[in-house]
Amino acid sequence: MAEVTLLETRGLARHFDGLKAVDGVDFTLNVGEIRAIIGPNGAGKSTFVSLLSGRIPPSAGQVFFDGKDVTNLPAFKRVRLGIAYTFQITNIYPSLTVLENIEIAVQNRLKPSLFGGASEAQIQSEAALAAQAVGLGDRIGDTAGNLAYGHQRLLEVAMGLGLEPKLLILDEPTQGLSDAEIKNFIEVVKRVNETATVLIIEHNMDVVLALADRITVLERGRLLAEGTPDEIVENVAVQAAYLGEPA
Ligand SMILES: Nc1ncnc2c1ncn2[C@@H]1O[C@H](COP(=O)(O)OP(=O)(O)OP(=O)(O)O)[C@@H](O)[C@H]1O
Repeated sequence: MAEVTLLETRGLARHFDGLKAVDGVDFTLNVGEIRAIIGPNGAGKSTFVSLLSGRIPPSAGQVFFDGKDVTNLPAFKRVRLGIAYTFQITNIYPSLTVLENIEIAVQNRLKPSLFGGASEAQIQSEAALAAQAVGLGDRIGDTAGNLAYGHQRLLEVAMGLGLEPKLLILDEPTQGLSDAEIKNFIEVVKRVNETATVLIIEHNMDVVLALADRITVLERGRLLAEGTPDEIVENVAVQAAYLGEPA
């Protein structure tokens, strides 16, 4: 099947004073893939995806999504176009239930109005489906703040799914999860990928190798290498970039 571009960056850059956190990145992501972004600490991964989601503006360059130049669009408008981004830090409403948290995301997409928006029942059933997709189907009535950390991370993904994104960006989603939770998370991401393209920043190479169709390696704000997991594992420049990195 021919590959269709979902997201593209051209010369994308973000400088913080003198520091080139992202330094002229040309990047292409295809519809349907799971792409991992890896790189040593401080390589610019989080800054790069913040530029994609619109959380921060670029110093130079452009971002195209679904054929449109979205470089100057604020984050909430990119969400409406289909870019969902879960943060490194869990970003839930702790006093609300699991279902209510997801409903907020669904509502955001369906934009209910006094004049014939989505019904409460429709919002609720879509939220329940998203909860099921991440394995929280039997916890929809639980108060989010009382969930175990791993379940809160899953809730975040469910909130992302509630937006029905074309692209789901996950920034270090397995950080702080147990081995069993990580195993489950891998299955959740595969399920998510049945309907969405996935871009994942991940330090855990077992997760990267289990999920990624292709891997992009950043180093000092630049694109160091890109390829299949096999190609990246064998890439000498990538190995060198990781030398001296704590495991
Ligand atoms: N708001 C900011 N102000 C100043 N410097 C920043 C800011 N955000 C990021 N940086 C710097 O930009 C560089 C890239 O940071 P970034 O967080 O994007 O890297 P990363 O690859 O995600 O790192 P890690 O793997 O440790 O999360 C780092 O040197 C960081 O200190």
